[in-house]
Amino acid sequence: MLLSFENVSLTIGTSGILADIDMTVAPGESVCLVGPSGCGKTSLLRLAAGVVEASSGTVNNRFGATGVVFQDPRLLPWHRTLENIALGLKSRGVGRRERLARARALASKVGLEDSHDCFPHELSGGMQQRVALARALAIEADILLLDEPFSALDVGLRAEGQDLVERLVVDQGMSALIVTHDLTEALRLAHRVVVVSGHPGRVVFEHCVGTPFHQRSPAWLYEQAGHLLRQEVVRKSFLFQRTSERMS
Ligand SMILES: Nc1ncnc2c1ncn2[C@@H]1O[C@H](COP(=O)(O)OP(=O)(O)OP(=O)(O)O)[C@@H](O)[C@H]1O
Repeated sequence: MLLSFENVSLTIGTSGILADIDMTVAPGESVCLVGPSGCGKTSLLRLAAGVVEASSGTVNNRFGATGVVFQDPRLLPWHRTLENIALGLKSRGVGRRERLARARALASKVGLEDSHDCFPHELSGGMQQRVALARALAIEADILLLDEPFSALDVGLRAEGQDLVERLVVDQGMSALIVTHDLTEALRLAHRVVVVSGHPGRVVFEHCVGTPFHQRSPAWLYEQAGHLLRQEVVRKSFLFQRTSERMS
């Protein structure tokens, strides 16, 4: 099992969206994609999910089942928590009893054991995102594609969501490809951080995070983010461009 991009380019109409992408996600590996708005991170996930096709090169997703979570949870408002979690199972022919049993187990796993019967509007943003995560896990995903899943949440809920993903990666060896704007989030959740930048977007920097997950304290995260931002290619492509630099 492996997700691989080999010399992949994506052009939509006359716009070059991505160019020369070579990248892999191995079993049990968590890779975070960071980069400025519009550099093609979501497009990379869409290629991995198979919802768009590369214009050239090859995308190979050899994982058995792929779970996808977007920035907004995309729950069905007329379904309760368990039904939303079980959504993908119905189309896979899993019977109702089994669907609900699996949904209950997953609700516990993501800390929603007391919210089985809530409609989405009765849940906080963080809880809704956990339903979306449980729904992605319900299909027995062995890779998760997460597109800024916590960026709309406040700091506390974001930290809870990150804890959950960290546990999936560390304790269960889940593979993940995660898009985030937040370098500290990437350093917290990744074995490898990949920086994408430019138009069309290209991989401009990769960083393997050797420190074990349990040693990644907040102080360490900020220090490492600072360290990465001292690399010119990261700083230029990512965060701290002065207006004068942007205009030139
Ligand atoms: N269907 C489409 N048709 C035309 N252009 C598109 C389409 N989808 C994406 N794009 C363009 O491709 C570029 C990359 O978009 P994408 O959403 O992949 O970037 P991103 O890095 O995820 O951005 P953000 O961080 O803001 O979500 C953008 O310039 C966008 O306008």
